[in-house]
Amino acid sequence: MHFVVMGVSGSGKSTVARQAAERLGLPFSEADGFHPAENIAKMSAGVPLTDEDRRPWLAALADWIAEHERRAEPTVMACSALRRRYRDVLRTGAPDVRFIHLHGSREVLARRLADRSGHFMPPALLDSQLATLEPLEGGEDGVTLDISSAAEVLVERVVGIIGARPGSVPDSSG
Ligand SMILES: Nc1ncnc2c1ncn2[C@@H]1O[C@H](COP(=O)(O)OP(=O)(O)O)[C@@H](O)[C@H]1O
Ligand SMILES: O=C(O)[C@H](O)[C@@H](O)[C@H](O)[C@H](O)COP(=O)(O)O
Repeated sequence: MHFVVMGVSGSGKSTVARQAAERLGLPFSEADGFHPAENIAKMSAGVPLTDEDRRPWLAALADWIAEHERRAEPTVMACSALRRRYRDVLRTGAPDVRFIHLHGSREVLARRLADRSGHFMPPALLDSQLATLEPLEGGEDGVTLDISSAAEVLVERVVGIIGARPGSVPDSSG
């Protein structure tokens, strides 16, 4: 079982997914680290990515999931996964890829981005992120959480969601 914490920039994916993975002792990947340098340069300059820009990035992320699937290791990833077709690429990595969408108002997102420092993503790209976002559709395995709660509360909820899935956490009963 593989979990992708998704949502637009500033929704808290990295913060929440990283801590949930740590708590559960699961391999974690931050999708930002898989972007080719050209994509980072583009976003840093305030230019939104195109589907074409995202293609190799999504393929590399699906490979990461597949590599862990071959070793029967459940994983947690923080990845925007904004559109249905991007999630479809991630789903090619393993038979069970589940999404946890961190959803919030533009106001909360803009505030969090304005307060965040040391990140390449300019807050000005929030509107394009929101325009690109396609929320989870019927038939997609996933849940949506409201980001207005404190990060610790969201981590707890994500740990609960992941832990509730049989086989999603390594069996420590011996
Ligand atoms: N639930 C939360 N409540 C308050 N601040 C949060 C919460 N989740 C994340 N943050 C803060 O909001 C900013 C964006 O979070 P981040 O994890 O970087 O989002 P993303 O990875 O989705 O872009 C960071 O400064 C982070 O510390
Ligand atoms: O597909 C995209 O447009 C990007 O992946 C984007 O959604 C992602 O949000 C950036 O990489 C910024 O990173 P943060 O989400 O961590 O701000």
